[in-house]
Amino acid sequence: MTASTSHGLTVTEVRLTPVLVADPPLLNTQGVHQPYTPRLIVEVVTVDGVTGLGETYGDTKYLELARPLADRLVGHRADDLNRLFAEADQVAVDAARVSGQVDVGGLRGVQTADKLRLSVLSALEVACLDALGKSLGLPVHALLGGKVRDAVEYSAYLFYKWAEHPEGVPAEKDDWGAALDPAGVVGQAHRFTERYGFTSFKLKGGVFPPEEEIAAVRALAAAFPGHPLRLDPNGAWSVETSLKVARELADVLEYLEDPTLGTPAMAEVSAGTEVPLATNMCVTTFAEIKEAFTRDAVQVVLSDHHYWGGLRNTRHLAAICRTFGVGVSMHSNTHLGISLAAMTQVASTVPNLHHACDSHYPWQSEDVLTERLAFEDGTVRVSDAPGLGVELDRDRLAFLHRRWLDDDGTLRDRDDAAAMRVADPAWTQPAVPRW
Ligand SMILES: O=C([O-])C(=O)C[C@H](O)[C@@H](O)C(=O)[O-]
Ligand SMILES: [Mg+2]
Repeated sequence: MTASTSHGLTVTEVRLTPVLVADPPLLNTQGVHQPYTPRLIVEVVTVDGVTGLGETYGDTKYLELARPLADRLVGHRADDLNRLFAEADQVAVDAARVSGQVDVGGLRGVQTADKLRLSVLSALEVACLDALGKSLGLPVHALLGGKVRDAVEYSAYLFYKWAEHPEGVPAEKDDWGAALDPAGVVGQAHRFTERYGFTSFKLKGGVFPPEEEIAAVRALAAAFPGHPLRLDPNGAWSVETSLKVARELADVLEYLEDPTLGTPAMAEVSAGTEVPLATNMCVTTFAEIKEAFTRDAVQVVLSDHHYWGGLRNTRHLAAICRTFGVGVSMHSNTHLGISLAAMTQVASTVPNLHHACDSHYPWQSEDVLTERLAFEDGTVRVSDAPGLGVELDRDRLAFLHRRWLDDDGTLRDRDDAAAMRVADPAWTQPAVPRW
């Protein structure tokens, strides 16, 4: 396709800057978070000199696709997004990246060529919408049809956690302390409410045997009576174990997230419990929706603009969920403020988003913005400033990029099992179901 005639919105350059950002030792069923995690910062520059910002995963397999996809945008207008998405499948994905693979790094389901591309396109889309909004003097939510709420609610994302990364590993310190038992989890939840005012809580499970995690959720229910609670073991349990946990926590769970792996197993659990099942593992692509919805395997889908392919696709997903009477919530992997701003903008436009969204942002002490986004009473205010309403701090970007350049490659790809092996050399990626 030929480039569009030059116009103020024509994209002259796309800057791609991988960074490594500090991450605390958060535990999940695969292992533990690395001390630094990769993200990719995208800047789309137009003829008029406007710069739009986007952010996505920074692992090598995304970086490989980012340049060829970005090159397809250069010379076209920032509002030429449907063409960009339509042409994206002409960008080849290395078969070794996808053949028969499940994405273990981010615990977000199947890995397909399309999903890899969408995970990069999403950042280009967000950056284009930011640029477009800044050019027109409109917030991104206005470009999506307008907000239906002025603040977006987030949940406290609780993790089992070590006090610090293993001895001898270069890392930033954090002030959250350890959380390795019910008292530790409740203490962490109190710190979340004190610092950010969150009123709903999600515990990342699949770390300890289910009885211990049931006890932690019970302790949360006692400490925060009536507050929405979720437990997410990322598919670590068998159908039988999932049903047992659902029975024991039925009176306190808002939903149980990915108790077991795959749509058939989720459907079996769903048939045996009244507790709603949520997922960011068995429904992560449009192709997976039909089977899951017709089998009533899930009652809530966690959207995520990164891998669903942007803010417009998030709205498509929400519309499909609405059609089938399935609820919508929002997933997050480790992310910075550009993504939180994008998540908040799109969430503000989705009428059927009735659950507090997930966000890792409170765990991130570092950012690339001049001003961090703030949580107040567990919500982020929806910005009405042009674009995403955030500004890049070039010195911080350069600093975090320098860390990426200086890394020998060990941390450039998220690998929670490898990070765990530093503390426990015998650790191997656990077979599922673990329990
Ligand atoms: O809801 C989820 O499944 C996640 O947030 C996946 C993440 O990878 C989480 O488990 C993490 O950061 O360890
Ligand atoms: Mg999940």
